[in-house]
Amino acid sequence: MIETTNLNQKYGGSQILWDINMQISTGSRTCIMGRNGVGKTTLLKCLMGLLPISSGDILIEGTNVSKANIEKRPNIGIGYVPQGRHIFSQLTVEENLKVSLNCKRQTAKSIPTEVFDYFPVLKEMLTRRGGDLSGGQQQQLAIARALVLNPNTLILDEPNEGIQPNIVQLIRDVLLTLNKEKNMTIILVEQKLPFARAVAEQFNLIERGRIVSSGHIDDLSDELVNKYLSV
Ligand SMILES: Nc1ncnc2c1ncn2[C@@H]1O[C@H](COP(=O)(O)OP(=O)(O)OP(=O)(O)O)[C@@H](O)[C@H]1O
Repeated sequence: MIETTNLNQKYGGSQILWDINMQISTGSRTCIMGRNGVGKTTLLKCLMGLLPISSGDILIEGTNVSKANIEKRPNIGIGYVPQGRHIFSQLTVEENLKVSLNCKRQTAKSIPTEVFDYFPVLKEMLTRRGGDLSGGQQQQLAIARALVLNPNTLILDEPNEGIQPNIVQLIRDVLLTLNKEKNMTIILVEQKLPFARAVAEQFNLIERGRIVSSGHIDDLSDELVNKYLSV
């Protein structure tokens, strides 16, 4: 279980997140939704320890990690796929994947072959530089790099931004498989409704830094969509 209680965050004097209370059960699939600039990425960065919070708590499996920094997160089993992918463009695909092998939690000495079962194209491109891959290939690499950590929770920030439809489908299928076969918790920031509905079972809707609605994805009504998601 990942739980936030009254989480507040500020950039300097400007408050971005207000009293975020969220409970994400182990093995669930949750989508965090909202228009541009409402604070979705900021919330993920707080969960990852990339940003300090100004008050409140973050509990992961009962342990308060509010003050634990980013280096601790992989060790407690969280993999992160950031917005914009953040591939090391000068490193090869293989080197990008091997970066995750240095993590303490990791017991494997080599890249687990299953990441190539999920994303076969990466095997063909092992010696290519990250910067030479297409956007869709880079996104597969970003997810695979997080999977090399052997996480029990995968956090993804808009994984489909600028990605062609067949890769979007592949990512959807991989996320559903990881959740089903490994009971991996999936936390997804997503603006595209069909993808959110296909992957998530729970949603949290954010507006101006506050959770304004949450529940089962089937309860994400047209009224909520029109009020908080339509541009
Ligand atoms: N480093 C920063 N310093 C100051 N303000 C910031 C910083 N990063 C983000 N913000 C502001 O915080 C607010 C929330 O941004 P955030 O990126 O979390 O939103 P978002 O919902 O993820 O948006 P998007 O869908 O566009 O990625 C925005 O008003 C943004 O301008």
